[in-house]
Amino acid sequence: MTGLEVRIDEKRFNGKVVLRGLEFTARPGEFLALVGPSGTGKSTLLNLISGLDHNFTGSVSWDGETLYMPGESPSQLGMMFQEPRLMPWLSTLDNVRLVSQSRDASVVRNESQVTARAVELLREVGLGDNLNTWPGQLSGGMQRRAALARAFMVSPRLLLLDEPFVSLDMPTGNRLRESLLALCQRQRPLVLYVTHDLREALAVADRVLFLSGPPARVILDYRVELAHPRQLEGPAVAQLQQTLSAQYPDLLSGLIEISLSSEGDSPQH
Ligand SMILES: Nc1ncnc2c1ncn2[C@@H]1O[C@H](COP(=O)(O)OP(=O)(O)OP(=O)(O)O)[C@@H](O)[C@H]1O
Repeated sequence: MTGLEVRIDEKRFNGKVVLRGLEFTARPGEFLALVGPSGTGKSTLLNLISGLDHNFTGSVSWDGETLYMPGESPSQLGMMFQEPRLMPWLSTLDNVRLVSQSRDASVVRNESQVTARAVELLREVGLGDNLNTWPGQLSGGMQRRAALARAFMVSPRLLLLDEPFVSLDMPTGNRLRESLLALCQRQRPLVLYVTHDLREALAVADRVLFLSGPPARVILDYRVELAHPRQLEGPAVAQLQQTLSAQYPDLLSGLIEISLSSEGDSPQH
C-alpha cells in the first residue's frame, strides 16, 4: 500500500516488553495523533519508525517497501522533539540550514537555495526578525518555532513529532499548532504526533490512535470528523471529549491534561 504500515510484534528493553502486537497503517497526507499514558512507549515507537532503533520484531513499511536496513532512516524524514535541540553556537538561521547537510540534502541543492528556503520557513513560523539571533536569546516558544522550521527543511514526506509543544502556555501552544497545520496543509506530509493530551490530539489530528498501558498496542483508532480551524477549548472538541469519556472511561483516565507553564513567546533576557 502507499504510505506507512507498522507492525511491531514485540519491542523489549532489557527483557521487559514495552510494545506488543502494535499495528496500524496510515496514508500520505494523514495527520495521526498517538495518545497514551505516560511511559507506555510512544517515544519508543517513534524511534522504531524513524529507524533510530531497529532492535525489534515485526516490520515497518513505507510505500510497500520494508524499511530499513540497520543504521538507515527513511528519506525526507522530519522530526521534532520535546526539547528544541538547537545548537547554541549557531544562529537561528544556521540551525535551520544545518539540516540540509544531511543526506536528505537532495531536496535543496545549493547554498543560496538552502538559505532562501530556511529564511522562508523561519518567516513562515514568525521568526523572520530573528535570523541572526542565538538560540539562548530566544524564548522557549521561539525555540520551538525554530525547531518546527527545521523539521520542514527536508520537505518531509514523513513527519514525526514527539510532544513538540509540551509545557508551553496555551496561547503560545495554539499559535505553534496553527503554524504546524498551515505548513502541513501546504506540504501534506504524513504526520505522527505524540501527545498525552487528548484535547490537543482532537484539535490537530484526522485520526487519534489510543495506545494501551504497557505493553502498548493500539486499542482504538478514532477518526476526528471536525473541520479546521479547531480550538483546543472549542465546544465541538469539548463535546467530542465528553462523548469519548462516556464511551471509553477506562481508556481516557489520566489522558486529559493541559500543561500550564509560564514559558511563552517573549525573549529571555
Ligand atoms: N533506552 C532505554 N532503555 C531501557 N528502557 C527504556 C529505554 N527507553 C525507554 N525505556 C522504557 O520503555 C518504556 C517506554 O518509554 P517511552 O519513553 O517510549 O514512553 P512514552 O510513552 O514516550 O513516555 P512519556 O509519555 O512519559 O514521554 C518505559 O518504561 C521506559 O522506561
